[in-house]
Amino acid sequence: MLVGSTKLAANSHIAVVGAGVGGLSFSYFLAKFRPDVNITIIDGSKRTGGWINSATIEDKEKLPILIEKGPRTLRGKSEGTTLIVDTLSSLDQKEFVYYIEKNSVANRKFLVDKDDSLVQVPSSFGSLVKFLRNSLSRDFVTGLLAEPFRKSRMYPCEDESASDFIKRRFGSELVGNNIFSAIFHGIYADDIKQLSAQRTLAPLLALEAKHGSLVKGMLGTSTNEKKSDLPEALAQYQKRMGKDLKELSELYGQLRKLPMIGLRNGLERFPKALYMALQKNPKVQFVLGHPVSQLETDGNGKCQISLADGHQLRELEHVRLTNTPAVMATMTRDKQLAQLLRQVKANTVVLVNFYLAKTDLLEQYHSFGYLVPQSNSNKEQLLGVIFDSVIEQNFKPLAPQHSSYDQREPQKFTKFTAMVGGHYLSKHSLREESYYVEQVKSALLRHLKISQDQLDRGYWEVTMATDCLPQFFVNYNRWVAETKTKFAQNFGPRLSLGGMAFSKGPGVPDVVMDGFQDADALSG
Ligand SMILES: Cc1cc2nc3c(=O)[nH]c(=O)nc-3n(C[C@H](O)[C@H](O)[C@H](O)COP(=O)(O)OP(=O)(O)OC[C@H]3O[C@@H](n4cnc5c(N)ncnc54)[C@H](O)[C@@H]3O)c2cc1C
Ligand SMILES: C=Cc1c2[nH]c(c1C)Cc1[nH]c(c(CCC(=O)O)c1C)Cc1[nH]c(c(C)c1CCC(=O)O)Cc1[nH]c(c(C)c1C=C)C2
Repeated sequence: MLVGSTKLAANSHIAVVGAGVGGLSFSYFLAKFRPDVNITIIDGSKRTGGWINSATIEDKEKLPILIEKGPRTLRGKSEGTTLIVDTLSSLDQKEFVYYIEKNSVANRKFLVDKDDSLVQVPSSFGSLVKFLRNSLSRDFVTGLLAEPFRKSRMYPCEDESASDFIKRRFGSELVGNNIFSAIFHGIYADDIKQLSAQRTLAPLLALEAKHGSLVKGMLGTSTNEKKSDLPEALAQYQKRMGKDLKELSELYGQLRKLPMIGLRNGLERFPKALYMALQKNPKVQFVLGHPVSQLETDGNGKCQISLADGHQLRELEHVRLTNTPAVMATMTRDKQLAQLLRQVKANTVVLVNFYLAKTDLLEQYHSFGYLVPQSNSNKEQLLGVIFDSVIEQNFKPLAPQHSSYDQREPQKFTKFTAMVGGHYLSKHSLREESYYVEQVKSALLRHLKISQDQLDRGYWEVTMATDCLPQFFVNYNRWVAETKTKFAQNFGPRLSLGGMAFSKGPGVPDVVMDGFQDADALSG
């Protein structure tokens, strides 16, 4: 998000704060459009990639095992995913792109009901019947049938919570609590009652505003959709990068039909590919392991950055920030701006990875994983569990593989990632790692009926993803507008804002698309 309109002067020097996928993709595209510009990318951590973190551990037989300590899949239909796959293709890495088919078992998702049984989210007639018989579906069908007849809002410009929106449209709080709260756990790790409807359910709000009802709107739009055109953002990418229109349209057409995209050897391959490409560029410099402590303007209206170790970067024509608002707050001397930025708290997620060789403990529940709705008593504060072994074993390569592609029969193993905490967690109550392992074991004994002995035999690893997801509170969009104005007052057009807090959505594709669009706008 640009805070003012500007075009970078020739041979100017800019700084990018954060070498996560947001900072790297912005830098990658800017370096393409403006080879004259000098870019310094600064990160407080010694590694690049931010929350995208594909780590290798050794199992009990000392074999290397990949575990994801953050995101692992991208939505095929997100426009940014086409950008990511096309970029990997340009960097000669398309052979690492994998996908999950629509009808794959790895595309099934389960929810936990109030009795701790897993119920499949309907994907067939059989699963629909089972779902409708379960208490989780209470008020859903009646709510949906009556939805077209419910009044739309008197003041659609005012925000409300996601929970209130669902309650209004379905006529019952149960639908939000039983179904939608689980989906919100699986994207925002947050409470459906606290999340902004405008920020998190924008397409549904648009349907209500246009058609007066979600059902009427959905029936109306599905028939009018033009399948062949590139969406505006991708058309902009095609033109700006000089891509072949037919090839890019075909790629988008192929990806949008796929529920999930992943990368062989982990999602970190993408930020690593960007990092390697940027490292080869003599106009790009990395400063890693040095957090930014202050950002200000100098006497000439240019920007100046101080690092925690005392070093300074001066005469900066532009600064791109990609951190959470609370981190940005630590960089400014303007008390009002800092106060505004601190209004956005962030959720902490405890990621608990599990690996067990030679045994498939998930046999009965082959799927993407399961989510826990807020209607479940959930004493372990579990948000959901991703079944990594099922996903990996159902991945298919997108492009024809080189002859070296591993054709061996897949081995049996169990790998999953449990995500705990989010809005259930108060920052001051973070416990020792072993506590979370025990919590996950306790939940899995009940939900999946896995025995204590089998759970004890596996390898466990805990990662505290502290303040990893911004809390998109009610009136968040108004907060964004106010923050943009305040930044503009301080820095004029010399600053732009990226990352999860300022892009269209919290997903990797959104952040990457945002990086491309702002790099394009700045380069003129
Ligand atoms: C648990 C979890 C699961 C997720 N799952 C998915 C998924 O399945 N699919 C999906 O699309 N998205 C997923 N996401 C979202 C995805 O991780 C983000 O969209 C993406 O990583 C955001 O990248 P970023 O570069 O904007 O931010 P970050 O990755 O947060 O990068 C910001 C960088 O700034 C650095 N930094 C912080 N403070 C300073 C400072 N003072 N000075 C300098 N540098 C600093 C940090 O070290 C970091 O490297 C998930 C996120 C989480 C937390
Ligand atoms: C249980 C906790 C979490 C799981 N994933 C995330 C959390 C907090 C974070 C996350 N997941 C997704 C995104 C990107 C959203 C986007 O706009 O692209 C983020 C930030 C993707 C996602 N994961 C699930 C859903 C329904 C979505 C949205 C789009 C989609 O792919 O359909 C499901 C899901 N996430 C988690 C689990 C256990 C789970 C389902 C079983 C983990």
